[in-house]
Amino acid sequence: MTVILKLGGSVVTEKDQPETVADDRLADLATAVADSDVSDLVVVHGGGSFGHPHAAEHCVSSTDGTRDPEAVRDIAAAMETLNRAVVGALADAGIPAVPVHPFSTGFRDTDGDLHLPTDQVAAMLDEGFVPVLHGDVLTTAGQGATIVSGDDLVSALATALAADRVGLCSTVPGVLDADGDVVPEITAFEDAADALGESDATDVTGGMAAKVRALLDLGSPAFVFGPDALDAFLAGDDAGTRIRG
Ligand SMILES: Nc1ncnc2c1ncn2[C@@H]1O[C@H](COP(=O)(O)OP(=O)(O)OP(=O)(O)O)[C@@H](O)[C@H]1O
Ligand SMILES: C=C(C)CCOP(=O)(O)O
Repeated sequence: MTVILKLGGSVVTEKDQPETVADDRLADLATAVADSDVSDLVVVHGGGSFGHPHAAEHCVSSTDGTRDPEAVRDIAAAMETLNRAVVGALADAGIPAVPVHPFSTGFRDTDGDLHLPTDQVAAMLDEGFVPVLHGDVLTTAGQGATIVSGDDLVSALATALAADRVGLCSTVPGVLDADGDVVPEITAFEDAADALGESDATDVTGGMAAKVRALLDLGSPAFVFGPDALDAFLAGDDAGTRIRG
């Protein structure tokens, strides 16, 4: 059973405090992962108060690039720092987590398509490791470097590794409708289009609407849920909103 789990940047960091890891929340999530029976797990985390403010400061987004090497180093370094904290928290819970930095392996081509090698990730899984990737700055043909969101990496990994399940753990308990209730299932973008907005914190990669669009395109069932439902997701149960295109 191959599972791709994204820990949202809003969950693993305090999104309104610059470069602050949400240590207690992260420790609870790590415990839930350690207690689960998932055999092949890939973790991806978002940028939160590490990647997004640096990207915004340098005016870099998924579509706006930079040719300034200092900007690239700055964003990459912030994400490496957060990745070290996430890998460290998982390791403290006894999980064989290892870091994978997308900037060093992937790129976008002139059409904006993501190229992310995954053979090394599959080899890590075969050897019993839990690879931990993260949204990052990424070399982009014709533009210097742009931002790749953790959500984009989740889609690429889910396809390449033929994942059985995909989970996005965010601060919200699922995709919410206009009344604030969790939408149990989305099979077409129109199911939730009216309620889908942008993120409420600095987020250069698009918030909930972009997540739903990407998850609808996957071949695997995907779930958007809050931290309280991580155990249920990892146990193979429905959690939050189920998205299947
Ligand atoms: N209909 C909706 N249902 C749920 N959340 C929504 C909706 N519309 C907008 N949002 C916003 O989307 C946010 C989740 O997206 P966000 O990109 O911040 O999550 P994340 O993956 O945790 O963070 P990051 O992008 O840093 O990894 C919620 O905090 C909420 O503010
Ligand atoms: C801003 C950076 C560097 C990463 C963005 O990843 P996301 O939080 O998953 O959108």
